[in-house]
This record gives sequence, C-alpha cells and structure tokens, in this order.
Amino acid sequence: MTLFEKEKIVFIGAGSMAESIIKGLLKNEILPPGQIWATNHSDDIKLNKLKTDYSIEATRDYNELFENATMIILAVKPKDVRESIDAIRSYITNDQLIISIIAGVSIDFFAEHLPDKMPIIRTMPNTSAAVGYSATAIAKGSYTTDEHLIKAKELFSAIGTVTTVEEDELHTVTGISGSGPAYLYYLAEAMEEKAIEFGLPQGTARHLIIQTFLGAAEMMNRTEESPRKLRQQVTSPKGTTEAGIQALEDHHLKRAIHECISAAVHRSRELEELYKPSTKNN
Ligand SMILES: NC(=O)C1=CN([C@@H]2O[C@H](COP(=O)(O)OP(=O)(O)OC[C@H]3O[C@@H](n4cnc5c(N)ncnc54)[C@H](O)[C@@H]3O)[C@@H](O)[C@H]2O)C=CC1
Ligand SMILES: O=C(O)[C@@H]1CCC=N1
Repeated sequence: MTLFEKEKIVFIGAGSMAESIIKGLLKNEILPPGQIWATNHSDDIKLNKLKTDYSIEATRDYNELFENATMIILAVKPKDVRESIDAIRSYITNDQLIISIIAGVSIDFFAEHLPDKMPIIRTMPNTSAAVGYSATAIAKGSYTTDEHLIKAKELFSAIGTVTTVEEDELHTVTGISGSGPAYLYYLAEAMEEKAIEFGLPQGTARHLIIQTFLGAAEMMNRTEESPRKLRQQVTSPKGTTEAGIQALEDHHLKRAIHECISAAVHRSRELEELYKPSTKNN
C-alpha cells in the first residue's frame, strides 16, 4: 500500500503554484489524478484547464470537494486568506491535514480560524516546482504528527528538495528561495538584454545564459567550494571578469542584493503582522 493510497488532496486556490505542485505529483505518480481535487474563486478558464490538462477533479461545490478529503492545501494569495478560510471552515475536521503554501501567514492564524487541535503544516516552495526543482522548506505546527510530516515531505519531494525549518525561519526562506527564482530571472533578463544589444541572436544569448546558470549551480552543488572561491577562480588578474566584477562593485550590486533580500523578508514579516491571530485589519 502506498503512502497516499487513501488520500484525497484538495487544493484551495487553483492558481499557478497549485498547478506546479499538481504537475509534480502526477509526473512522479505520487497519487492518481482522481485523488486530486481543486477549486478557485472565479477563474473558470484555469479550473477547466486543470481538469482538461491533468484529468484532476475540479469543482466549486464544496460538499463534493470536501467529501472524504484528507489533506487540504491552501494556495490562495495572502489577501484572500480570510475569505477562503471562512468559506471552508465548516467543512474542516481535525482528522484532516492542512498544508499552507501561503507566504507570511502564520500557523497560529490558521489554528485560530479552524477546529481545535488542527494539524497544520506551513511550507514555502518556489515556482521551479513546475519542473521538479523547487527548494521547499517546511515547518510543523503543534498538532502535526510524525506521520503528517512524512506525508508532507513525500508530497513536496515530488516537486524538488524538502528542508525542515522552524516556522519563524520561513520568513528568511521566503526572501531567499521563495522569491529567489525572480532574482535570478532578473539577472538573466539583464544579461540577455545586453547580449542582444551587442549583437548576439536572442536564441544564442538565451542558450548561453541558461547553460551558464546551470553550470554555476552544478559547480556549487558538486564542489565544497564557497561561492566567493568559485568566483575568484573565474577571475583572472587584469582579465575580463575582473573588469566586470569591478563594475558591479562600483554600482554596489552586493548591497542592492542584501537590500533586496531584506525587503522580501521584511514583507513576509509584515504579512504575518497583517494576519495575526485575532486581528481584522487587512
Ligand atoms: N508564485 C510564487 O512564486 C510562490 C507563491 N507562493 C504562495 O502561493 C500562493 C499562491 O500563489 P500563486 O499560485 O502565485 O497565485 P495565483 O493567483 O496564481 O493563485 C491563487 C488562486 O487562488 C484563487 N482564490 C482566490 N480567492 C479564493 C478563495 N476565496 N477560495 C478559493 N480560491 C481562491 C484564485 O482564483 C487563484 O486561482 C500565495 O499565497 C503565495 O504567497 C509560495 C511560493 C512561491
Ligand atoms: O511574491 C510572493 O509573495 C510569493 C511568495 C514567494 C514567491 N512569491
């Protein structure tokens, strides 16, 4: 018997992250499409697309949606969290498992709005889930058992790596790996723009950038060397890299990156404040 043989997983908020996770679950045959259900607020096109593309079940009939549901994955935007919790509360019992992928919103917030002793797990995946490369971090709540944790880890392993952290560490995780793909795309965007300006065909530039990112990531993965050491190995005295890195230093890029991560972490903490238990101030 597989770990998920008796599970019915319900996605609340069938948007892009839910789709990425669903894709990973099906690709890795973690559970069959018939055991995956999804709903969203009003995006009929997306709901129908999920049904057609992945053969999963999709409905806005909550009686049908929650019938025999065992795991509920909350995947709405933070701004929609109160409305979605209000809508599902009466269908939830504490023999189910709640897993949130919502940035910033605390386990305590969900606990306050759901039945007593509710097992709740909070996670932070990233969009690379769509290709099986998410760096997901996972934190448990007070009523989460080892079995819940094992199941959640198995589930998110289908879309990449899983790292267990304390809940408070999820703010930093969000600033690093949750938002991280966007920082790297931003860098790729800038590199591609300049390559094209200097006359490289877009396709050539794209390939070279992708391979450079993959190669650098693989070097970090396979060697024990620090990123600083690896950077120094590229940098010949009076060579091209030295000239390039000097321009980055002149423009304080490292400071900008530090500020970027601080801003993202700060925003995650702000979201937690907005959705503190017993507040209605969003
Ligand atoms: N996009 C990303 O890179 C990542 C996002 N997250 C978190 O994942 C969550 C979802 O993000 P996305 O998938 O990008 O957003 P999205 O906008 O693509 O999906 C959200 C979905 O929620 C639905 N929705 C809104 N209100 C609802 C309600 N009351 N009941 C049911 N469904 C409702 C919307 O119709 C939409 O389909 C967010 O909370 C975000 O913090 C986490 C990690 C990475
Ligand atoms: O931008 C956001 O709020 C979400 C959380 C991490 C990545 N995207």
